[in-house]
Amino acid sequence: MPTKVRRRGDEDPFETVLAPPEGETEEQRQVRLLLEKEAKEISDSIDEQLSREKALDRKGSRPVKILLLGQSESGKSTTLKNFQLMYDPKAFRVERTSWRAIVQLNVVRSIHVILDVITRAQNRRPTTGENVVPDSPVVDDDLAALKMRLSPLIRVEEVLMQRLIPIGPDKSDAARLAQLTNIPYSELPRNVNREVAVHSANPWKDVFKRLVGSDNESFDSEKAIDWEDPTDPGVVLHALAEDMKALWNNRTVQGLLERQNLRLQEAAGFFLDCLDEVTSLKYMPSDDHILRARLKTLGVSEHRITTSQGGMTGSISRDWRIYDVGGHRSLRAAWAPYFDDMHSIIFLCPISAFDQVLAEEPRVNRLADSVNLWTTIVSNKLLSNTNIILFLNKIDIMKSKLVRLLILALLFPSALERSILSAGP
Ligand SMILES: Nc1nc2c(ncn2[C@@H]2O[C@H](COP(=O)(O)OP(=O)(O)OP(=O)(O)O)[C@@H](O)[C@H]2O)c(=O)[nH]1
Ligand SMILES: [Mg+2]
Repeated sequence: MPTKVRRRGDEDPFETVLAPPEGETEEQRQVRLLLEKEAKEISDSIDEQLSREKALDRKGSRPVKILLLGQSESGKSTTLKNFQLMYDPKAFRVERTSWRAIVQLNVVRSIHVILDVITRAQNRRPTTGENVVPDSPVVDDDLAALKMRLSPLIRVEEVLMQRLIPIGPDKSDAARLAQLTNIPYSELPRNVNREVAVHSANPWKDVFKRLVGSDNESFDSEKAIDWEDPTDPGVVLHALAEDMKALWNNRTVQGLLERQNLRLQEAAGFFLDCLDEVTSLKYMPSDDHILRARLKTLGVSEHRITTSQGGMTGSISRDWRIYDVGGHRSLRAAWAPYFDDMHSIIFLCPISAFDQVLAEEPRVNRLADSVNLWTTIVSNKLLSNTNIILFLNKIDIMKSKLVRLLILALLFPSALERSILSAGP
């Protein structure tokens, strides 16, 4: 059998490198083995870390799904906006022009609530021979004139609604909502026509985004609006700013609102405390204004957010799908199809609503409705393996209500009882 001849260049390079040095003593050998053992331990721990990160990465490729639940005005869409602001601020800010229109609509709606209160007070004016309610604030000629001067706001609202939901010849909001929700006009709940709402299938943000252009990176709010456009609702709002301020600060108006227990300051989409800012000619909403803007949700919408976390192999990204739904009673049936596919549910309960009733069902206390809804959700078998997180929301409003009630309790104990009883069963 021929003997294998080792030629130069045939050596295993690893064998050569790892071979013990020639003439190694026993003591040197022990030290070498110890160092090799330590090196192997370090290498193994790096391997483990890498495989852990790879596993995480694999998990990350499966999006984490979160469903936001809770009654209407519990703060679901606001929580979503907060997530977007934290994890996708660029996309959040590109939508600024769209939210400008919503803030303007919110302002107009608040003014309309006041004008309606004045109209009701005017219609209640006693005829000859009737007794005047002694402490009822009287709408004088100046206030009536102020109301007249603010009438162009109806047109502003129409223009904004038309831009937001450019459909149909029927101008009533309720009819628009009916078309958007597939709920027959006659079956639309009471008060629904008082709120701005856009169906999630309606690409309303794109209407305003078109003005911005497609380059999200270089979003410039100055260029996003045609400031010279005389039909821009901001022009009329600016012209009527002083009258709106005078209306809001009018003592008769404040008296009328108080008598009807209408606390606009605590209502969604309240901007009458910063009229100077929102009616300025070049108004663009701040992050805080976007969070405060109120737009009722119809339908279910999916929002994608990607977060990234630093690791040894570079950053690990994770996709999140957040589902926002409408919380109005007539829209809750649309939630169930999403139940079996969610990792987590965030349930929002506005604890400040203890003294309010549902807009769609005035006999039902809002907090009682939230508790019932929570009980139904946590006892649903489809959700037995889903993480359910309870967010007690609107704590700031709760605090100011408690302070007000405390003062009321100290000064007029019987008035406090009346105030709580008026919130229904
Ligand atoms: N003061 C205060 N206002 C809040 C808070 N959370 C939400 N809001 C306001 O409450 C209003 C209603 O919130 P949304 O997020 O639109 O409520 P929603 O649950 O999405 O309501 P639907 O779409 O009708 O189901 C908005 O004007 C928010 O700015 C909060 O913690 N404090
Ligand atoms: Mg919503």
